[in-house]
Amino acid sequence: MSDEVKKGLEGVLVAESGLSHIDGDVGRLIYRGYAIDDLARDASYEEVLYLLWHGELPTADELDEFRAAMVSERSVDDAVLDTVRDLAAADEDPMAALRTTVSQLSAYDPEGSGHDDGDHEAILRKGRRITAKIPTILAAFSRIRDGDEPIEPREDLTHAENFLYMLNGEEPDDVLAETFDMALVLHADHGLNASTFSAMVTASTLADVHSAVTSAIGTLSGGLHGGANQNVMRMLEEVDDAERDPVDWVDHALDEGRRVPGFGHRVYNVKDPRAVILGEKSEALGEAAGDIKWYEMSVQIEEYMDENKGIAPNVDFYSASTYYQLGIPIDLYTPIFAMSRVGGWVGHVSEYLEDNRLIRPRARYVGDEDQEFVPVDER
Ligand SMILES: CC(=O)SCCNC(=O)CCNC(=O)[C@H](O)C(C)(C)COP(=O)(O)OP(=O)(O)OC[C@H]1O[C@@H](n2cnc3c(N)ncnc32)[C@H](O)[C@@H]1OP(=O)(O)O
Ligand SMILES: O=C([O-])CC(=O)C(=O)O
Repeated sequence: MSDEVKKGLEGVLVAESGLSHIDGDVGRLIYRGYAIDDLARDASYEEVLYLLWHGELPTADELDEFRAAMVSERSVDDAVLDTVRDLAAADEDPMAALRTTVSQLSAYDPEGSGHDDGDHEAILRKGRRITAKIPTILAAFSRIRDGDEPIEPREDLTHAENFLYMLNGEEPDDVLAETFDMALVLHADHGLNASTFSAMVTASTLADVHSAVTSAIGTLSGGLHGGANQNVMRMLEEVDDAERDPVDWVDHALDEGRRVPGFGHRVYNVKDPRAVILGEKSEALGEAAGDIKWYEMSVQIEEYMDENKGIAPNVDFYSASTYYQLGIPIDLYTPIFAMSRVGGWVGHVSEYLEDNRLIRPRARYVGDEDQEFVPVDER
């Protein structure tokens, strides 16, 4: 057994997976062999979920059936909505509110909270219910804290459209719906990122899917992972409010040893292909609105980071200005990431449990040895 410490598990292979693959040197991402650009352009989030969970793209009939099953599971129990009300009243952070309520969902799941023991179909059914309900929880939370009543999910709208409808109280126009659906597709899976890995660690003990997804939501919330998308927008707003040159702001942050949110990646050595697509969206939204300042500021920062640090943007960099221009509240950006990535979490959990082995690495012990115990009243 090697005693070399791989900090952050960098480069360590812990599983085989057929879900997604990243070629970090050329900036290529595929889900089950399909290029992310093709999926972003042509596939709906529901199709991508089906692809990730069932291994192949659905036929039209399979997609209809899958959609119908998801739609029928959108509503949440009143007790969950009561929790959402309590958390909104307590001014809870939306990502923390999502973590708490997803955990609570198990109490009302028809298959209960028990251990899933690697039952592939049961895992996918539970995962599908969680995925169907997350938009309902998030939209309700956002409305209640704004003093509005939650809106019941609609059955005739897609996953993306229905979320936007429940959030804003009106059906989204085509640009809003299509851009949002595309963002869901782009965020659905990404190899063994930290949140997916935490879901797998939890599931590898044969804990249930709700526990795995709850672990993953907590893991995604941090600023080094999904939480970066909110930090990007706060940075852009701060620069704008202070009427500062974005390059000065970044230069100053780097001088102080701070990290610039939305840049750098453990696997990509070049620009994240999702950032390429989202950057184009951000620009298009700005052009349509007649104001491309958020995009322009972002490009200035990107160029500076490239020239001075050789570090490229990740997915969180341009999702920020894209969501902002879609009118989404900043603190919902990371929960929206979770709303999409739950597809990857559930897919990886169900895949890993087909040939489960408890995930349990080791640390090299560097503490004291042979200490003599002294009773508390003699210390
Ligand atoms: C969806 C996602 O999770 S994408 C990632 C979202 N997170 C962010 O955007 C937060 C900012 N980025 C980062 O903190 C990092 O790039 C991470 C956490 C994403 C990856 O970290 P690691 O793979 O551990 O890279 P590591 O921390 O070793 O960085 C390598 C070098 O690049 C520098 N670096 C990496 N990212 C940044 C950044 N955003 N700003 C400034 N410098 C950076 C580090 O300081 C380090 O430099 P050094 O070797 O001179 O010390
Ligand atoms: O892969 C990673 O480490 C982080 C990331 O980009 C993602 O989870 O989408």
